[in-house]
Amino acid sequence: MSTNTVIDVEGLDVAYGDFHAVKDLSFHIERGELYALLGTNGAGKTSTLEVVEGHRQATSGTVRVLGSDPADRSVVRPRVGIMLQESGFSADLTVAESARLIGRLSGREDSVERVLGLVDLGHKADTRTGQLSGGERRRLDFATAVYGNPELLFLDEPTTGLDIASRDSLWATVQRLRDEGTTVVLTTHYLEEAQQRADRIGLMHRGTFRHQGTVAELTRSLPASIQFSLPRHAPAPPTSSVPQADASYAIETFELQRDLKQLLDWADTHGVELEGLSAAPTRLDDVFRAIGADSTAS
Ligand SMILES: Nc1ncnc2c1ncn2[C@@H]1O[C@H](COP(=O)(O)OP(=O)(O)OP(=O)(O)O)[C@@H](O)[C@H]1O
Repeated sequence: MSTNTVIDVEGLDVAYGDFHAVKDLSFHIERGELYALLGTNGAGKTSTLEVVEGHRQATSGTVRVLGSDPADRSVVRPRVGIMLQESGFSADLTVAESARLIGRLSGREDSVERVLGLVDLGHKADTRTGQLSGGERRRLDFATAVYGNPELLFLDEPTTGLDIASRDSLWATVQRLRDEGTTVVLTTHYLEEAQQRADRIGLMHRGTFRHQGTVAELTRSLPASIQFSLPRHAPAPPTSSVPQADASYAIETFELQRDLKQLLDWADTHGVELEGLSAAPTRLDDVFRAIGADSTAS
């Protein structure tokens, strides 16, 4: 383990009775990284994170967080901010009281005004949390997680229920923390967010990793796709084109630039206008779909 390793998981197993939800999982996360733990429903992400966050004991394997056992809360908690999927605010407390209480539990110092300002809830400081909207509660969750600028931040589905402006503002705050060296662990079902933000992705299915690496490494395993339609009476398109059910054509390729140029050259030579032309690199959605298809086949 390098001195920059913030999370080190080796051979993790989490079992519920006879059922092994997480099987021999190993990964490490380095200081300053944004690591996205993604997966199909029931893949074992929550079970894994619960152990890493110190909320659950591993059935077997070793887990070190910031060099310590995560169950040792008094050591780890002051350095870690956690935004869980479900907020646990007491409905009777105001927004400011909740932020102060949860913030102080972390053991870090900060100003309630500052963190509420980060999530644009300053004007709701005296509102009871029971009267907040779903999105406002998520923003308060985030504010309590970043209270006192933790070194390590867990974000579990952080943008669910947030409008666009709130999402942008949340990511801007995460980016500022990252600029200061904070390590971020993200789980989300919004794959495009992970694709845009993550340095590395661990993609789980049925308790193990199906893929682990950078977005580019993950998507490299599947072809990109060129789509187009032809006007009536056009000549037959290049042989790599596959007719689709909707009368358009698709070219699947690992050489997107080369094949796109060939298609455009072909259209130029024949004086054909390609309709609805699109060329898209492989997206994480496609990697997920491939896993689904793979497991129905197996
Ligand atoms: N307390 C429990 N007792 C028994 N089985 C459980 C328990 N918690 C989770 N499981 C099972 O373990 C597996 C992994 O669950 P987990 O919540 O870790 O998955 P996940 O990847 O977070 O899923 P999702 O994306 O659906 O939230 C699932 O099959 C789930 O049914």
